[in-house]
This record gives sequence, structure tokens and C-alpha cells, in this order.
Amino acid sequence: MLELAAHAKINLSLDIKGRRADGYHELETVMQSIALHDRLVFSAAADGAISLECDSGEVPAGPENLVYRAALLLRENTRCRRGVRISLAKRIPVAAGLGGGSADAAAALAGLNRFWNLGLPPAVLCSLAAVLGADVPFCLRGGTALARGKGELLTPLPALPAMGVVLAKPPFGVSTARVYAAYDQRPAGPGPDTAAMLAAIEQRDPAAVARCLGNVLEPVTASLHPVINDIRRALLRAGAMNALMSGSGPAVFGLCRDEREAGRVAARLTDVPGKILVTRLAGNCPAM
Ligand SMILES: C[C@](O)(CO)[C@H](O)COP(=O)(O)OP(=O)(O)OC[C@H]1O[C@@H](n2ccc(N)nc2=O)[C@H](O)[C@@H]1O
Ligand SMILES: Nc1ncnc2c1ncn2[C@@H]1O[C@H](COP(=O)(O)OP(=O)(O)OP(=O)(O)O)[C@@H](O)[C@H]1O
Repeated sequence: MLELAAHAKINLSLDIKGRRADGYHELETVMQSIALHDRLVFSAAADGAISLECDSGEVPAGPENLVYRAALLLRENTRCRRGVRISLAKRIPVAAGLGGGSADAAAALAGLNRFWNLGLPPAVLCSLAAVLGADVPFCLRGGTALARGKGELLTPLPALPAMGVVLAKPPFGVSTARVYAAYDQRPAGPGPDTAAMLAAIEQRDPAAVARCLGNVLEPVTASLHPVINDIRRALLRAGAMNALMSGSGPAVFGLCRDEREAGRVAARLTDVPGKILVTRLAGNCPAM
């Protein structure tokens, strides 16, 4: 039996540099793992079947699940015909902009590489990860990284102190594809100062990191769901150093000095609809 944690991510900054011929967008985004995670347990199957059980009704349990797709992709690309039973405990809110499915897919690739003794090197796992989704290559390694291209061109960055994070997930999800499509319909606004964010990370300066937060998708998702602006303001009033929507949303995160302070900020968010979670920034995933 093998058990792995699959960590959620937030985007500390997200800028779009252009539209690609394949319909995807050219990104410049600083991605950051957080301690909040799903859990995957791999155990032997009697036959060559792949099976998945999941404790959440919010995600598909069959072949559309990214965990299942990761297992099939590994078998298609190797001589392995072994089966596996995978059990998935979902804790990362779904369709939130927190990369939950991507984290699970990365954990499935890394876990099965070990469980099936495939011996695939990190570069091969990374190219398979990119087939499953733009966020999956980052999730394989985690930590703090600058992502370019579709999200798969990664430059690792120095680890940040374990700042506290308050996550506010409104009671609805959004489709990432729909948010990018809505972005294309709007006049381009100013992007975040990625260079300033990179300098703040190099200096491991939490206050400067908080000051440099920015996401060009935030006004897009907020125009579809204005409550996102209310949540961001509520996080600031409650004492977060700064707050921002993650990825394509709708989850909004507030950064705090540490996890205890994040707990105090969360306790003041009495009027915010949806789910409130307290966590912290996390380093990279040695298990992967
Ligand atoms: C918003 C982010 O989470 C920021 O990290 C990612 O860009 C999205 O990552 P993801 O959900 O893993 O993305 P995918 O599953 O590969 O793509 C979902 C949809 O998002 C859009 N998409 C995604 C990534 C990208 N660089 N450009 C895009 O336009 C495409 O319409 C695609 O059909
Ligand atoms: N293991 C999984 N966990 C969550 N969602 C999954 C999984 N497998 C497939 N999905 C599907 O993927 C969709 C997006 O879910 P996910 O939680 O990954 O969104 P997200 O956090 O917005 O992703 P991202 O930030 O990478 O854009 C869901 O609608 C869900 O049906």
C-alpha cells in the first residue's frame, strides 16, 4: 500500500501574455503550494483492473476523473498492464481555482510510477503531466515556481516562509475554460508586476509578497460573480495582509503572517457565504 498527499495551489500572481494558435493562453504566473491536500491510497488489485473510489460526490468516480486518466495514460505509455485500487479522499474544494484535480493527477502519476515500479524519470513524468492539464506539471514538484507557456514551463523559486492562508470558497464553482473565454471578450487591463513579485520572493519578504499579489482573471470571474469582490474586501477588513482570487476562481485567499493569525482572520468572516478554510504556504513535495 502507498499513500500520498496531493497539495492544492494558489496563484500569487497571474498574467496573460497572449493567445496561442492552439487556443490556450500564454501565461506568466507565480504558483505556490499550500498545506491543504487531498489523499490518495494505492493498493493492489486482484486482476489488471484500475478502480477508483472517492469520498466526494462532487467529482466523477469513473474514467473522467483525472486520477483515472493519469493511470490509463501511464499504462498507454509503458508496457505495464498491472491493475490498482485507488482511494481518493477529497479535501480541496472542487472547481475553485485551487488546482485540486491537477494535484490529484500529479499524485497519481508520481504514486503509480512508484507503485508499479515503472522507473520513469522526472522529465518523462512532467511531459505526461502536461497532457493531463496545464497545472499538473507544477503539482508534480510543488513549492514556489514561475510558470510560463500553458503553465508547463517551470522555473523553481526560493521557498517562502510558511505564511498563513485563509481560503474563502463561494458556494459555486466556475469552469476554467469559460473564464479564459470571457477574458478574450474584454479589453486587456493592466497586469500584475511579476518582476516585483519575483524580487519579493527572492528576498523572502512576506509583506512585499502580499503587496505584489495580482491576477488578470480576477476582474473577469468577478464580473460573472460580483460576490468575489465582496469576499476580497471582507478578508482585508478582517485583517489579512492582502487578498486575491486564485487562478480562474472563485476561491479567494487572504495572506497572513502565520497560520494562527489566519485562524483569527477566519473567525471574523462571519458574513462570508460558502466555505472558509485555514491553511499555510507549503514547500515542494519530496514524495513526488
Ligand atoms: C487558471 C490556472 O489554474 C492557473 O494556474 C490554469 O491556467 C488552468 O489550469 P488547468 O485547469 O490545469 O487547465 P487545463 O485543464 O489544461 O485547461 C482548461 C481550459 O483552460 C483554458 N486554458 C488553460 C491554460 C492556459 N494556459 N490557457 C488556457 O486557455 C483552456 O480553455 C482549457 O480548455
Ligand atoms: N480528481 C478530481 N478532483 C477534482 N475535480 C476533478 C477530478 N477529476 C476530474 N475533475 C473535474 O475537473 C473539474 C475541475 O475541478 P478542479 O477542482 O480541478 O478545478 P480547479 O481547482 O478550478 O482547477 P484549476 O485551478 O487547475 O483550473 C471539475 O468540474 C471535476 O468534475
